[in-house]
Order: sequence, then structure tokens, then C-alpha cells
Amino acid sequence: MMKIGTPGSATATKALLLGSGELGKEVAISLQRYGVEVIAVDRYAHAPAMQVAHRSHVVDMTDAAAVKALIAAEKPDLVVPEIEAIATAALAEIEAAGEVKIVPNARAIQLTMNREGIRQLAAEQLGLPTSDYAFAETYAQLKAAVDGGIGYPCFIKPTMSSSGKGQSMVKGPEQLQAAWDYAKAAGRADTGKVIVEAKIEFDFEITLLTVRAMDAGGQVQTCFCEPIGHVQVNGDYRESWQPQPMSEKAIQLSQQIAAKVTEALGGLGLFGVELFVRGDQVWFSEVSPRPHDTGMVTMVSQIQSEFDLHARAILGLPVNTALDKTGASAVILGGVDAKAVIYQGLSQALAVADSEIRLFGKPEAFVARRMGVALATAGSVRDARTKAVTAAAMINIVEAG
Ligand SMILES: Nc1ncnc2c1ncn2[C@@H]1O[C@H](COP(=O)(O)OP(=O)(O)OP(=O)(O)O)[C@@H](O)[C@H]1O
Ligand SMILES: NCC(=O)N[C@@H]1O[C@H](COP(=O)([O-])[O-])[C@@H](O)[C@H]1O
Ligand SMILES: [Mg+2]
Repeated sequence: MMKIGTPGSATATKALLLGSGELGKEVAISLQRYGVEVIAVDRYAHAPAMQVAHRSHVVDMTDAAAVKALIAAEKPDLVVPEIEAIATAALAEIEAAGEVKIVPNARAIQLTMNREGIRQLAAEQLGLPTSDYAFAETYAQLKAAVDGGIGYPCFIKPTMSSSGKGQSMVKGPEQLQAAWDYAKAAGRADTGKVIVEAKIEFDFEITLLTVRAMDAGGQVQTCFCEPIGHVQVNGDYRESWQPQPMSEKAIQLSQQIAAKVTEALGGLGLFGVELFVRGDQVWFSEVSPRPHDTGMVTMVSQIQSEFDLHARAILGLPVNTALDKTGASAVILGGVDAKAVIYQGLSQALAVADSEIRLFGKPEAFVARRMGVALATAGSVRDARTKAVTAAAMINIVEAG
């Protein structure tokens, strides 16, 4: 076997995905196209990536002993974390032992899984512009932070959560207790702390997909995709499009911020850098050291999707971040709580010109669970968004049986 990261060579033979949702499914397919054996892992059976992987395991990924035992048994070349809620201390130990490569590296996974870690890095060490923020372990501390300067409106979030879970926007003091209770109850894992952030009044928000990959000379280079604009509802994305038009100054600042934060995290791979933009001003929000949900649009808009880019970068292969066509995505939510589902309206959805539907195959639906995504291309962002939203609305998910 050749060494991982050698330019111009497909290298790792076996990758273990920690998390097997819709994003992992596409990473699995991309890795397999370059000859990699993929082992999919998640907390439940029949997760999307398990449906395409060579093998799968159902494991509590927050259980350090279980994660270590699995990695010891499978002996992968690469461990590719796909969600935040993982026993990251176990990954650090595994990395230190030197046999297995963690993507992009254990420290980056540890820092980004916890809002405290990434805020300290971005705002305090790197001096990047962010919202005003504070951490609180008790309701009294939260109230004191808000009254002492953060003010209203503000966002309360668990320090370990994603897709808006446990997150609320608070407009006034009467809503603060409910937001605290929700953040404490709904995080993916309870760290005992919440973050409160002042609300940034942005014109739009973007994900700047940033790739750290090997160039022909064996050096790490940083490449940017065109900015992806998106709309979020209750902290979870509903629509995204690429490219998001923005001023020359704002794109330069965005790339500078993304370069700094990804360089500080290090390693090879694709990162989703979330930024808020108002005029020429840019604020850092957070970063995923892996493909980003809003980046699903790249399956139709780029020559190499964000999943191909991640796979290529982590294998030490060349990347191309060029846009191919203006595109958009619109999510398909469950709309129903059901143990098994049937999808209706596929022919109507696919009758929308230049559209694609990706149903993730999640075995169980919840009202607000993302079950699929509609993708479309067009001559303008407005038309691509209209097509994607129209196609998504045609899909109806009903309980089977
Ligand atoms: N300080 C803020 N000011 C303005 N809007 C905010 C702020 N914090 C969060 N939001 C809004 O809520 C969305 C979700 O926030 P954030 O990205 O922190 O949550 P998340 O749970 O990590 O979501 P995901 O995992 O999907 O990225 C943001 O994309 C933005 O629309
Ligand atoms: N914003 C992060 C994100 O989009 N993560 C994606 O959602 C899956 C979990 O979905 P589920 O909660 O429906 O199981 C994750 O496995 C990942 O693919
Ligand atoms: Mg986010």
C-alpha cells in the first residue's frame, strides 16, 4: 500500500465513516469511486451511508470504549467523522498511536464539535470577527451575560449540537427561561454549558466551502468554491444556492477568514466555513471539518461535488473547485412521524426542468427530519431556487402500510 497523502496516488484502502447520514452516503460513494473500501457506522441500523457501504456497524459513537474497540477490530487507514457527537477523546488517543489517520485530524474534530472550542480558536486566538458571545453553566449566569452586554435579540444554543437542535432566538427576557430549558434538553450531547450569541443583522449568510488538498509539488494548498447562499429556519437549512453574489471586498474577507480558520485546524479535506455578510462586513459563525448540508447543491452545480472534493483531498488526489452551473437545493422534510415511509410525487417532481431528487433512505421519518433534497440548475439563482423549491414541494412522504 502507498502512503496516505502521496500526491498523484489513490492511497488508503479502507475508510471508516463515523456517522452515516445523507452527507456520509455521498462521501462513501465518492471514496468507493477511487477504490476505497468503506465501513459505515452510526447509532441506528440502515442509516443512509450503510446502504451503499461495504460493511456497517451500529455503535454508540459517544462511547469511547466502543469506538476504540471498533477501530481496533476494523483497522481502517482513515477515520472520517461525519457528525459532531463522537467520543473525540478516543479519536485523539487513536491518532496518537499513529496507526490510523483521523480526517482532518483529531484536534480539528475536537475543537469544532464544541462551540466553546471553535469560538476560543476563532475569536480569541485568531482574532476573527464573530458575534459577541458568552458561555453559561447555570440560568443565573446566562441571565447575567445577557443583561451584562449581549442584550436582545440573542441566540441560545447547546455547546454541542447541530442542525439547530436546542437552538432558539430570544427576543426579550420573557423568552429566556424557555430557551435555557430547550438548550439544556435538546443538544446532541450535554456538555453542561450553553452559548449565548448576540444576533448579527446580516444581509445574507454563506457557506464558503474551503478545501485543503495536496498540489502537484506535494504542498498543502487552500482552494475555495464559489460562495453558497442559504436560508435557515429554526437553525436548520431549507434552501441553498451557488453562487451567492457578493461584493469583491466581502468575498476577499470571507476567503481570508476561511483560510485562517482552516489553516489553524489543519489536515487535509473539505471544510464548510459559515459566515454572515452585511455589505462589505463579514463575521465568522462556525465551521464543519467535513462536507456541509448546504453544500449538497454542489452535486449539480460543481464539476466536483463537495463530497468528491473531500474524498480527493483526504486521499491526496488533485481537486478542482470550479463552478459548472448555477444551482439550488431545497430540502424535503418528513412532514410525518413514521417508522416506515412511502414517497409520492416523484414523477411530478422530476418533471420540473433540470431538476434532480435525492431521497436519503432514512428508515424512520420525523416531522422535521430531513429525508431528501431537490436539486436544480438554471441560468439564474432565482430560477434555480424556484425549480428546486417546486420539485421539493411535489414530494409527499406518507406512512407505509
Ligand atoms: N449570532 C447569530 N446571529 C444571527 N443569526 C444566527 C446567529 N447564530 C445562529 N444564527 C442563525 O441560525 C443558523 C444556525 O446556527 P448555527 O449554525 O450556529 O447552528 P447549528 O445547529 O450548528 O446548525 P448546522 O449544524 O446546521 O450548521 C445560522 O445559520 C443563522 O441563520
Ligand atoms: N447540519 C449537520 C447535518 O446536516 N448532518 C447530516 O445529517 C445527518 C443526521 O441526520 P438525522 O438527524 O436525520 O439522523 C448526519 O449524519 C449528517 O449526514
Ligand atoms: Mg451552522
